[in-house]
Amino acid sequence: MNSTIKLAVHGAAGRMGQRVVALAAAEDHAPRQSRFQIVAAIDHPDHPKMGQDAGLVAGIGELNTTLSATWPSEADVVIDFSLPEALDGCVDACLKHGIPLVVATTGLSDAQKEKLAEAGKSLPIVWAPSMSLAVNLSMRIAAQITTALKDVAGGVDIEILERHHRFKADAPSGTALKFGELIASAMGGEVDHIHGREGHTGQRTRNEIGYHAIRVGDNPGEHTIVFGMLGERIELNVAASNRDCYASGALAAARWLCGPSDGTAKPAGLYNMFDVLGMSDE
Ligand SMILES: NC(=O)C1=CN([C@@H]2O[C@H](COP(=O)(O)OP(=O)(O)OC[C@H]3O[C@@H](n4cnc5c(N)ncnc54)[C@H](OP(=O)(O)O)[C@@H]3O)[C@@H](O)[C@H]2O)C=CC1
Ligand SMILES: O=C(O)C1=N[C@H](C(=O)O)C[C@H](O)C1
Repeated sequence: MNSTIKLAVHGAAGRMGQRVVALAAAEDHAPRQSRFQIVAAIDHPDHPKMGQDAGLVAGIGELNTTLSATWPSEADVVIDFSLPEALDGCVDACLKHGIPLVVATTGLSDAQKEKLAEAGKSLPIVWAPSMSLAVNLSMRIAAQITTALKDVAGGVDIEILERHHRFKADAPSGTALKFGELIASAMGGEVDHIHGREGHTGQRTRNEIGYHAIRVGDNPGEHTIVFGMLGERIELNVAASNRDCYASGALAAARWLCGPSDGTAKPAGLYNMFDVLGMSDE
């Protein structure tokens, strides 16, 4: 019986890494479930907080795990909230040590997506641009609305607006791109993905999805899908109040990969949050 999950956090000094550390360490997080033990808090070697206690960095009490650039040989699962340029090293370390992985980092290149698909042949990996329950539910709803409206008389224009904090490095958000992918699949046929508009663009076509990335203050993440028809519209809005929805979703994914305390860990495969939340198509 494995009642403790040995967790390594990659990007542990970052905004998200700190919340994962804090929630994983919280005594009352997910009672009656396996507890997390943070065995490694990993960041890059030049991070100014290198060597400090990861709990103190996260604003909670001392954890006796220091921020380090070294990979542990023993961990049950890794949660990654880092940068695209840091992800390849993380995947390689997980492959080397055979550690299941939750990938939350966004802004990945096509080559990195292929690398994840390849790694998923030998490791169980959950990869999702949003670990939030509300966002994943909204993705399902957005696809359903698209299916219902795609042949409506007069047509429907679908645009995706996302708002994030001023520190965000990638645009549009990974979540906006995933919304677009699911909506395009529900629209069917050839779909053009249009990122912002400027100048004499001509009239909007029927088969495009527009994306608009807004960067303001400390917004922890908000997505609005506009379904505009002639005479009425629907706006599906999903907004985080703070980062804990993502951190707790990543911990749920880690727990799901490790199995229900009876040794039945997930087999190798590239999974997503729909799988974790029991909302997959299959
Ligand atoms: N899937 C989801 O639900 C969510 C995904 N995200 C994504 O997670 C990622 C992180 O977001 P956020 O926490 O806000 O970003 P931060 O920049 O705050 O955190 C990233 C951390 O990774 C560190 N880092 C940089 N290079 C390396 C390296 N080579 N090895 C290890 N660590 C490194 C950074 O250090 P330094 O500061 O010195 O660069 C920083 O501490 C982003 O891609 C974001 O889009 C965010 C929220 C939710
Ligand atoms: O950088 C962030 O903060 C977030 N990034 C993710 C994304 O790009 O979709 C998820 C969330 O919206 C917060």
